[in-house]
Amino acid sequence: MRVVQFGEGVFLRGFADWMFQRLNAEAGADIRVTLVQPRNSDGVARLMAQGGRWTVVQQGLHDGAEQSRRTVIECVDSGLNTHTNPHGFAALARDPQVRVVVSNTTEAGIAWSEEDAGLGDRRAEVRSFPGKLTWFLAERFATIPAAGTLFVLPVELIADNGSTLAALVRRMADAWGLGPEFQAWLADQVIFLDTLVDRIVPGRPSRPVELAPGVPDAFPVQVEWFHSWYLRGPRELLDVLPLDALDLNVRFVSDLRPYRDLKVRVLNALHSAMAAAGTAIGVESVAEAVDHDVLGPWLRRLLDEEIAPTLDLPADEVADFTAATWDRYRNPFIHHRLESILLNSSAKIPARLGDIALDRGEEGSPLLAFGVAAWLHLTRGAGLSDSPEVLAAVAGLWERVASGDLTVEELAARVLAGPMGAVAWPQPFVAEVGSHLARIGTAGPLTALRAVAAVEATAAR
Ligand SMILES: NC(=O)c1ccc[n+]([C@@H]2O[C@H](COP(=O)([O-])OP(=O)(O)OC[C@H]3O[C@@H](n4cnc5c(N)ncnc54)[C@H](O)[C@@H]3O)[C@@H](O)[C@H]2O)c1
Ligand SMILES: O=P(O)(O)OC[C@@H](O)[C@@H](O)[C@H](O)[C@H](O)CO
Repeated sequence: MRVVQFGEGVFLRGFADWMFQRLNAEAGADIRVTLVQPRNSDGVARLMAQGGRWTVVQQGLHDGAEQSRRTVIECVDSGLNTHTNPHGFAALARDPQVRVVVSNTTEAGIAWSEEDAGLGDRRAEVRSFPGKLTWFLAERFATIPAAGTLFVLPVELIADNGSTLAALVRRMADAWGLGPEFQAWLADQVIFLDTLVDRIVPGRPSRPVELAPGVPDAFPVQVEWFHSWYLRGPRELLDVLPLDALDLNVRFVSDLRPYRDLKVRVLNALHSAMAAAGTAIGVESVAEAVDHDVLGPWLRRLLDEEIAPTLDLPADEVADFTAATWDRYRNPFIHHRLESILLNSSAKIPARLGDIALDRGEEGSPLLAFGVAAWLHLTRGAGLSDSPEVLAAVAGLWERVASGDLTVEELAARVLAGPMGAVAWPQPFVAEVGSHLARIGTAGPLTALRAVAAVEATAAR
């Protein structure tokens, strides 16, 4: 069985490929993978120059003990770039061995492309991931329509990832005039599952890794011990991809929403909040942040008082996840830099914190609001990696604050209504962000955080 994998990033290499490799080695599966470069770069080519092999270094705390395992990934036997090898891609679509597609193209990849929609049958020119997948499926339909059900498993961290991708493919097919026969085949023979993944994959390990004695590995991936993959869709997937053959943490559920809320509101929201507040007070990593004597209590109170009450799952399930999250944050093997989590916060903050603020509504969420205020404070200086348009708009507002034309509270309100207005932030929340931002400006971020976390100055650093 062959998997077509759109994406060669660290996450898929330390998650899906790690599972496929273990299924082959430990459960007798025969899973081969072809890597497809989602954008026109040389990532796949460089991996294939190393034989399509790399090491996954898995380290963390599990069952109260330190665990460590190395897995050399050997299930990838081919790779291609649709931009430089369109014929190879079309040939891949004609391979009846292909029964599964996986993808991770970041939150930006599952998006409509008007340019691709206008290409008609000039398929080889497509640029977007949904465009490439539609081209792949059109070729499969035209040549091997009876090759068996194809399962599509996107892992991008957006709600309803599979359903959204399916809708984009249907729309692209319409734009290309592929006709009702294709749409009927698509509905019958291609199953898009919604999925939710969880594993912290910070990138390459801090120490050099060898593929074999004397053979350096240029592409090793460090992963934590924990992993989970929740799937919404038919269990028939297991007939072609036996994810149940090992002790993998893979679960079929009828509704992903409560699990997505749990993961995004606890792990990702706290990550984004601590990345902003921690950076503002000079803390470098996740592990340092949770053990910091001001940041740590603030994060704990934020979780217990403002996030946990918004979750729609049994209390013990929430408690188990949050306890595990704290252990994962403290993973002594991983130096997860706040700076990398801070990347693109203007989009991540609404996506990760927005629903919490909305659910809190009139009740307000002053602890959460501090995370947003800390990020706004950071925009005052240079050095953030984020959308240039957003940074330019916020910089313009800071200039008006400097000239006395705007208060910091007004700046907060304008940013939350404009560049970060993907969420209709409740008014009490906007006011809380504004007053934190003002206090950060006058007292400094550490003193302001100490006040909001209710940590006595004498007890703090
Ligand atoms: N690393 C983690 O801990 C982790 C865990 C769970 C989920 N994720 C999700 O994975 C994503 C990041 O992936 P990664 O950690 O492998 O990083 P990465 O930078 O190593 O890989 C990113 C991949 O996305 C592709 N890509 C980027 N923009 C694209 C676009 N506009 N269209 C198509 N493809 C595009 C790149 O070519 C590359 O293959 C994030 O969006 C995150 O939400 C990451
Ligand atoms: O990958 P990013 O940069 O979008 O976000 C950083 C982390 O919050 C994220 O990668 C988590 O580690 C991951 O979502 C855990 O499953």
